[in-house]
Amino acid sequence: MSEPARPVAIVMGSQSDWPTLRHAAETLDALGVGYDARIVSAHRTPDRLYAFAKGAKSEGFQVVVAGAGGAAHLPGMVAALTELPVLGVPVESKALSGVDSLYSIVQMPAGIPVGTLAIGKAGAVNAALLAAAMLANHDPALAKRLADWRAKQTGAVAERPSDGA
Ligand SMILES: Nc1c(C(=O)O)ncn1[C@@H]1O[C@H](COP(=O)(O)O)[C@@H](O)[C@H]1O
Repeated sequence: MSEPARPVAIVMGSQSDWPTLRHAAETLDALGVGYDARIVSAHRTPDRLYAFAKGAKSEGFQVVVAGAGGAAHLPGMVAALTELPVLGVPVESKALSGVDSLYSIVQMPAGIPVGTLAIGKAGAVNAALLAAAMLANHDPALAKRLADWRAKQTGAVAERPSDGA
């Protein structure tokens, strides 16, 4: 039996990023999009970073979600080494609340783009939704699942606030 398709790679700089990046994984799960999650650090595992980014396309990935905190060079370095679209998630850091991560990821020089999302959980969820939207351009069944996910979200918003929530 062939392996299930995993069009999305989720990479993060450290195990400590997983509580944030797992929200990307859970969102992809909810949409039925395959992924592989790995720890890859430009700083601590530069050879692993190079091998991953150079091989990502031939591994069959179509989009990379890259999350890191602090001096977050990982998303930009991945983007430098692959032509796949890279979505960057700034992880909330203890020292600077993720503003350091955001600035590190968002200010890429022209020519090597990283699509940068919000700091933390919102960014992780939205990176997954954006990855799914990219894939849905060529996958009508996924487009339908994404539309259903959004309709469900809309339906879950009450018209009025209630006490105790
Ligand atoms: N920003 C990077 C990179 C990188 O960009 O290559 N590698 C690890 N890190 C970040 O260091 C933070 C602290 O990591 P530890 O908790 O392991 O000390 C994490 O948020 C990680 O993303």
